Amino acid sequence: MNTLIKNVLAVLPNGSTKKTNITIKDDKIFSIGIVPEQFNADKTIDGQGKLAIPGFVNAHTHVSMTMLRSYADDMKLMDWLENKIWPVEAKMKKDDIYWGAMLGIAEMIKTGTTTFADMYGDMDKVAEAVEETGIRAVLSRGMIGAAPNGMAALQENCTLFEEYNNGADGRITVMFGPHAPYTCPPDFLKKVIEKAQKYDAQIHIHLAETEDEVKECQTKYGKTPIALMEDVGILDCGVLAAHCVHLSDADIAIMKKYNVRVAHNPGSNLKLASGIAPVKKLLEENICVGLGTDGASSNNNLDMLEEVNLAALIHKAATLDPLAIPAAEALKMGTYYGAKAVGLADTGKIEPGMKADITLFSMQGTQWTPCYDAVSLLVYSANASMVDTVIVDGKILLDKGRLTTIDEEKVIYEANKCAEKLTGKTLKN
Ligand SMILES: CSC[C@H]1O[C@@H](n2cnc3c(O)ncnc32)[C@H](O)[C@@H]1O
Ligand SMILES: [Zn+2]
Repeated sequence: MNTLIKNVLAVLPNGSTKKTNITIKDDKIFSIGIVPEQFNADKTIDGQGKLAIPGFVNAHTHVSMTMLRSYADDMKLMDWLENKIWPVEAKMKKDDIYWGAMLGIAEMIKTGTTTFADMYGDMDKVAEAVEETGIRAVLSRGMIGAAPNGMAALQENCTLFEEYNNGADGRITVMFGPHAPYTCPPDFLKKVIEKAQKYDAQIHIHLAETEDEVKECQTKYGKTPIALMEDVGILDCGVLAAHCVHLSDADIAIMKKYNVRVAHNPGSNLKLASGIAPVKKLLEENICVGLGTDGASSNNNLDMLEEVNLAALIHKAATLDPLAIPAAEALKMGTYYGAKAVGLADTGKIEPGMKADITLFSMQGTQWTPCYDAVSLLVYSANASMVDTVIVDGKILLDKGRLTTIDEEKVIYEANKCAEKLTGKTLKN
């Protein structure tokens, strides 16, 4: 299938924009600029009045938690997890995971995300949803290490790897997902490392999210979470670390040494009152920082443009520096750096040879006027309801705002049904 996007304003890898044509051959970007003579388009998209960006990469989420959106708000992390989230998650069935994933994926595609990195249970159902919907994903089985469930979860992560790594036409990659240092003791983490090394897989883990986590780790092990992970050997596997809010300079030096990639979740960190990650410092140290939403129960949506906007804004206030994260850098964090963070080298940039994962925003209306700088308008003025087209692996998943692979009404109906059954609550819609 060959697609031509004609006369579109494209955001290029250096952050500049250019009015151009993009051709797509099968799953890859074929050319940018004058349409090659030999190129025959099966489909032409009129790019006039549209902005083409690399699709957003949601570098950390728990997509099936969309089922728990608005279930428990305005709480701190451990209170929220221990008293609200974990008790209800313990009752979740495969159907809840599947319809939660479908609901979340529908939202992500509608808001311009083309790849997400996920950590949860029953990931075979998430993988099924990824296969059906056409999105790209990096999946890990979330593991809480205490016996006996930890070992069963580790076995499930191995099975997930065997059945789905490089699955869905190459759109699924599998990582290992030990939840956090406070739920996975060193002995268990060592077992995870053994398996990750066996499969040559990377690791996705929550690290240094709250001050309490760091204090508790210091008390228990005499080390920060990052230093403990170095000791245990996790950092040798290649790590996608979610949060990294509370870091010492020594932690940052360790992260740099092991090329730890960070998924920064500004919305979730603000809502759970966890703090503000030292992202300016991390970027200055050339540490790769992508953006994530975290789950829709702590955010409360999966809208990556909001995370890009928050990343651009909160670090200015935290450092009193308006250049802490400029608009173009925030957009890169939500796209190219995110792709690198989740271990994908062939997406996140509009460049020939890269995967054709592209989001088109409609630039019509007051919020795009006057247009001195399209990237600035996208980051500071636009919103995700302006997403017009989403392409993943060369296939159109959103066409003029309509989902092509998902029956949205059915997903909403089934998700509501599951949510009522799961929580016993009568829902408001
Ligand atoms: C074991 S599967 C993943 C596990 O993570 C929980 N979770 C969701 N958001 C967060 C967060 O911000 N910090 C730590 N853990 C989180 C989720 O509820 C699942 O139990
Ligand atoms: Zn998380």
